[in-house]
Amino acid sequence: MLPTPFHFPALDVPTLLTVYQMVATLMMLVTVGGAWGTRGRYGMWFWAGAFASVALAQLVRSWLLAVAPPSLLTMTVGHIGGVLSSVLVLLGVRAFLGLPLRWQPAALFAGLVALGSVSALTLGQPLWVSLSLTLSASALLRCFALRHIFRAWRVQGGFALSLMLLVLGLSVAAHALRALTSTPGFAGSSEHAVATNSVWLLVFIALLIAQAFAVLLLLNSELQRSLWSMIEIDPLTGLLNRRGLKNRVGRLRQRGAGDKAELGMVVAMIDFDHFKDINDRHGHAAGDAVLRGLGRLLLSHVRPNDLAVRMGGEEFAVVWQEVSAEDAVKLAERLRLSVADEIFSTEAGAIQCTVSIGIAMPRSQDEAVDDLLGRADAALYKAKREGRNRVERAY
Ligand SMILES: Nc1nc2c(ncn2[C@@H]2O[C@H](COP(=O)(O)OP(=O)(O)OP(=O)(O)O)[C@@H](O)[C@H]2O)c(=O)[nH]1
Repeated sequence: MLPTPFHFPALDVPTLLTVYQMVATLMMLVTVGGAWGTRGRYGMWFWAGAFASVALAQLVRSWLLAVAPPSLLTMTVGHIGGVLSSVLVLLGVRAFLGLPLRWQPAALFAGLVALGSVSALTLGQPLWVSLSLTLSASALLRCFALRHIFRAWRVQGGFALSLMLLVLGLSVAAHALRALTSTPGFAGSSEHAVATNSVWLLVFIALLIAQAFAVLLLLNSELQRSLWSMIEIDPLTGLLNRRGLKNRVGRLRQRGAGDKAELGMVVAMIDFDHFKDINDRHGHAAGDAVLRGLGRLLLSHVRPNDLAVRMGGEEFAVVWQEVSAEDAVKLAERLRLSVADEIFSTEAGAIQCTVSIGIAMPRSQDEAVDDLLGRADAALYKAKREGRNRVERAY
């Protein structure tokens, strides 16, 4: 027999299981509240389901014990509820991270584990075999969830993801260690087994609370992120707005990407020529359709790291990154020609129009974004003065 560190009388297991059930119910309600408020986004329903399956399994277990002597079902229902909970945690993480759900393999795996757990008891194996099996399966499922969160954490960082990473890490370890310490080699006498098990129940209760807390923090940070993107997006075209442009360029600088990228950053200010005439002749709705059309066209002219922006009214901008001054002039010319060739279809009929473009490159790494935009704007107005439908470059 290996020595066990738990040399104290067993805590009352039925009471602990009741507390476990109550905490799981409370955490389920908290998480459902969050899911309701966010209309079920970010996998909240799965996470609420993870708490619900623990609460429900314990509820069924205590109800069965109240009405009949311990049976196979009574013994396995809690274990199987635990595996189901781990499946739902994994699906919640996948939904939160926007990964394809692919629930079938996880559900099949959990089904086979449940079958194995019931079969073990039916074949007369002791309870610890069934418990260790379901706990190991839970540890494995949570390992997958941990891996997904770890990848997201490496890209995004942040306190909420760090906490979720920690909670999942601890919960993988707790499931695996509980499985190990349930074996007779570790547990030794049945008295020790009960004492160890009751300590694990306390750990699991603490983990449930920490998990709900991490879930709510994740949700909060995600809501903040989507609020920011709403503030940064122009509703008519779906492009970034002026604030979005400034924030993105600012973030690029903070990340130090400026050293390489910013010296090759080019801002192009783009303004429709005589847009007032389009509105006057075809109506405001047709004008809006043209603005949306230009938005789509700009997106087709930028790479994933570049920015396409509606600065306001009929003024747009593009930020190309890592291009030379000569290439920037060619890109702007190509853009001007594609707008001139484009036939914008609107409810008032097909409309053709032209744009004037002013481009500017940063004079130095320290040049303020506003100054850079101001010089591009000055070049744009030069293009307007010189006759429109042309590209001018700021020096
Ligand atoms: N349909 C539509 N029109 C807009 C929107 N925002 C601004 N405009 C119109 O864009 C026009 C801009 O007019 P001006 O600033 O005189 O410029 P312009 O007619 O394009 O002339 P130049 O820039 O000098 O070539 C105005 O008629 C605005 O009402 C919008 O969101 N939708």
